[in-house]
Amino acid sequence: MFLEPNLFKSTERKAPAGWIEVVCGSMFSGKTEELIRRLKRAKIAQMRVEIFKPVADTRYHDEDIVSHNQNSIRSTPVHNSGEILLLAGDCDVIGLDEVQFFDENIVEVCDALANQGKRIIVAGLDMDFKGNPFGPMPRLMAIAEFVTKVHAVCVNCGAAAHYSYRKVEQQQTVLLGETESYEARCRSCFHGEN
Ligand SMILES: Nc1ncnc2c1ncn2[C@@H]1O[C@H](COP(=O)(O)OP(=O)(O)O)[C@@H](O)[C@H]1O
Ligand SMILES: Cc1cn([C@H]2C[C@H](O)[C@@H](COP(=O)(O)O)O2)c(=O)[nH]c1=O
Ligand SMILES: [Zn+2]
Repeated sequence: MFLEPNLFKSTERKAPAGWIEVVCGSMFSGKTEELIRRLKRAKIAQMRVEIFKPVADTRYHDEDIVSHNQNSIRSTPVHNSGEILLLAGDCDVIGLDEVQFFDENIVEVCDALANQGKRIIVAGLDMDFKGNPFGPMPRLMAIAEFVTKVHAVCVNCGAAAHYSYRKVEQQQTVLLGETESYEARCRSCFHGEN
């Protein structure tokens, strides 16, 4: 279980201590649950928290971030990464869900906000339905201080799953959906070996 780093605010420190945390994995792996857990802990710790999600993610709710377990937290939908810079203000912690749907500039935005001393927590799919890196995720994982890969349970064999298998014919990369369109699979079952 990820425990927030306890960065001592040493008197010698000139720059504020900011950092980036990435939570990644397949669909149904617990990314949103973990994001919500970390953000609720930050609020308990009296931190000023701002939460954003891409307007593209209207699967469950126009504003709230909602997990497959129906756990939720209020967020602000944004059209692009630039809006986050404009809306971040002087908060301490920023949370982003479905970060695979953001434009590539989200990497520079997260980097700039961390350099301002903010704690940046992002959750997103590391791979698309074909098993390819998804959008800005690889570059975000590269620059982050902390990367947590969470796993689902393979619906075929019960092993740890880190692929999102698409059950329907559509071939476009972006296709919002849930269990009607996707299921979690392990490496063997994703490649049809089981
Ligand atoms: N195949 C699966 N493996 C693990 N959890 C699953 C699976 N299918 C549904 N779930 C449920 O999904 C929850 C995770 O939801 P969520 O955090 O929204 O996942 P993600 O954001 O990674 O898609 C789990 O706690 C569990 O209740
Ligand atoms: C694999 C894959 C997924 N999507 C969509 C499907 C869902 O709406 C989200 C992921 O949701 P979750 O919080 O991880 O459950 O992304 C997609 O558009 N393309 C894909 O390849
Ligand atoms: Zn399997």
